[in-house]
Amino acid sequence: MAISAAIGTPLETCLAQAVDANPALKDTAAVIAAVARSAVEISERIGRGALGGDLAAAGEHNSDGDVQKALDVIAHESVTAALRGAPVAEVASEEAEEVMRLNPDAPLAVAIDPLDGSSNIGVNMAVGLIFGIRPSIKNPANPLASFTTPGSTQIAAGFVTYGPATALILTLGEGTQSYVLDRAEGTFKLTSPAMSVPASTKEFAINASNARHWDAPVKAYIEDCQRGTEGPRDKDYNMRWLASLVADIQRVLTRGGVFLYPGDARKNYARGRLRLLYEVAPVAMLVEQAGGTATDGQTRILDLVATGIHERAPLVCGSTEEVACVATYYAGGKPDAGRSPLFGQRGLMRS
Ligand SMILES: O=P(O)(O)OC[C@H]1O[C@](O)(COP(=O)(O)O)[C@@H](O)[C@@H]1O
Ligand SMILES: [Mg+2]
Ligand SMILES: [Mg+2]
Repeated sequence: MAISAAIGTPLETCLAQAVDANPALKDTAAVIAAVARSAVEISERIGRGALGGDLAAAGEHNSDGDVQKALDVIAHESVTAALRGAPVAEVASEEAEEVMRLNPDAPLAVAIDPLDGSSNIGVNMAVGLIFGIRPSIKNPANPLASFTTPGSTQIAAGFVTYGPATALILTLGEGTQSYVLDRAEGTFKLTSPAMSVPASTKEFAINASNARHWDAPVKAYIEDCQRGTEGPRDKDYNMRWLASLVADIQRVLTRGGVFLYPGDARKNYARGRLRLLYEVAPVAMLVEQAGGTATDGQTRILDLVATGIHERAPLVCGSTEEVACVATYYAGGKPDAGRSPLFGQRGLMRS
């Protein structure tokens, strides 16, 4: 959907325009409209903060071992209820152990993180919702069939950021658009028809408290960023970490940057923290459609195939030149930016 609508056009109008241009998107548009309706409801709930009850109240553990907070469950129930009324056969949700079967004959399957950034619930920080839409593969013997295809089979992907504004970032495979919720009307309206990630950056996002657990390439890359103009990168970097994937990625999509959640040496973190189906693959599609790059350090995310719905994958994404630079560290080298780290003026041979 290359959007030609004016800024301020309602989401419904933009979706109708996309369906006019490509009638095959009719069901996908219906799913997005359903997700958006749930997002409006959850946005209102979050906006009331503690006046709406203790949204951070701890409950059960989910399938990944995280303690579910009240809002995780509320968001899961809201979005799955909305999807029941949409042409969706299967849902893979962070908050459900197994694939949920909704409307068996429907053409689409949806992977969903109903509430992203759960550690920010209850402290008035940004959280969100992430989704990826794929064709449903009818295989009664294998409920995973629709989700065990490469991320490149996603028809559409998006996320909602419940931040100072509630934003919807969306791709239907032709560019990435942003919308903002007009709270007075309860409608998302177009704010950017073509988000574009700058190719270069001076900003990285990583949870630096894990530094001692990182593998050698990540350590070397971040250390070189921190050395700034004194090191081989020859530029001073800034760091941001919001602990909310949607908010960190919205920033990267808006002004560039590189986001890293690599694998590390902690127990169960060999493949990082983020889940391939409902976090990493949708984000990768959005970033690529905005002109950025998304890898697991070396391999393109959208070529990866999940074998289970809660499987994790490392994520390195954002500004293309910076993601390529990280890959050179993974390949055992360092970038040659005119000041070779080994032989340049500020290189290792000098230090
Ligand atoms: O607490 P950490 O290790 O920094 O991890 C933060 C990351 O975990 C997440 O909160 C995982 O998502 P959930 O909250 O949906 O489990 C991401 O939004 C965020 O980028
Ligand atoms: Mg998440
Ligand atoms: Mg979540």
